[in-house]
Amino acid sequence: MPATPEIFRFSSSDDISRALDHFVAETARAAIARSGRFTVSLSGGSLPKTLAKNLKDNKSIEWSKWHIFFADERCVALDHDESNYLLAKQQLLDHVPIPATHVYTINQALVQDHKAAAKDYAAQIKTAFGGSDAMPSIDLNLLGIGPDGHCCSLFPGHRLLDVADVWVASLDDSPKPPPSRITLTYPIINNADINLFVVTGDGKADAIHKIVDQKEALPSGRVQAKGRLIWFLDDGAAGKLNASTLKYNL
Ligand SMILES: O=C1O[C@H](COP(=O)(O)O)[C@@H](O)[C@H](O)[C@H]1O
Repeated sequence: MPATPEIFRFSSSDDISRALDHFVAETARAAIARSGRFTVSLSGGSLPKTLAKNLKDNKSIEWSKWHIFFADERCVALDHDESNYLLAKQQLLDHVPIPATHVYTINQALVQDHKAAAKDYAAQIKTAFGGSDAMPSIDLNLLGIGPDGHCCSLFPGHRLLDVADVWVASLDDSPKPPPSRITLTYPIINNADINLFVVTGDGKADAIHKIVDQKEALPSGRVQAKGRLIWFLDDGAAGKLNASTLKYNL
């Protein structure tokens, strides 16, 4: 049974940051109590800043038990200004004591070869989940959405939307620069315990309306979850939603 989407509206991006702090800290605490660690994938774009605003100062978190993956990554050097890792580093990783060995980055030796980089990243995930071929279940994917409805590097109409045989795929024709990227695919995204979309700004309102009210099969609308599928929207992003769709606060 697909998870019923839970949609929460907040009056500002600051309110989302506060709610994210509580939600992510509690999700991490529960995962650590259950399995001794917390696995989380991060998107790039606007997400790392919104996420880190309050979370980076949260003293209750056992950062040493966190394992960080990237929901998608650009095939660039880790210090390139288009790197999703660099964003996460600047906003969060530089401020909290997560062991470097728990941060799974794109292999720097392979950024010129997107296919090899995707294979390598899938192998890194496999190793991090004990080496089994069984589909990993990431505790929490933190997902953003583009104005066109893309999430991770899964773009409308792109062939990667149908990839079912690998956990990580690559592309060299991303409609949004840079063109060369790797991305988690639906089988692993949808096997997460929780998928949480974090969406701010009225530039996303049309996409949210199409996905949530009109059930258009845009890439973000195809995300499911084993446990919970959650949307955190600010007033701008929720601006075109039917009023009956919304819940307030957690
Ligand atoms: O290219 C990307 O875009 C999406 C959305 O970014 P945003 O700046 O509109 O929030 C992001 O989620 C993804 O990780 C990134 O590679």
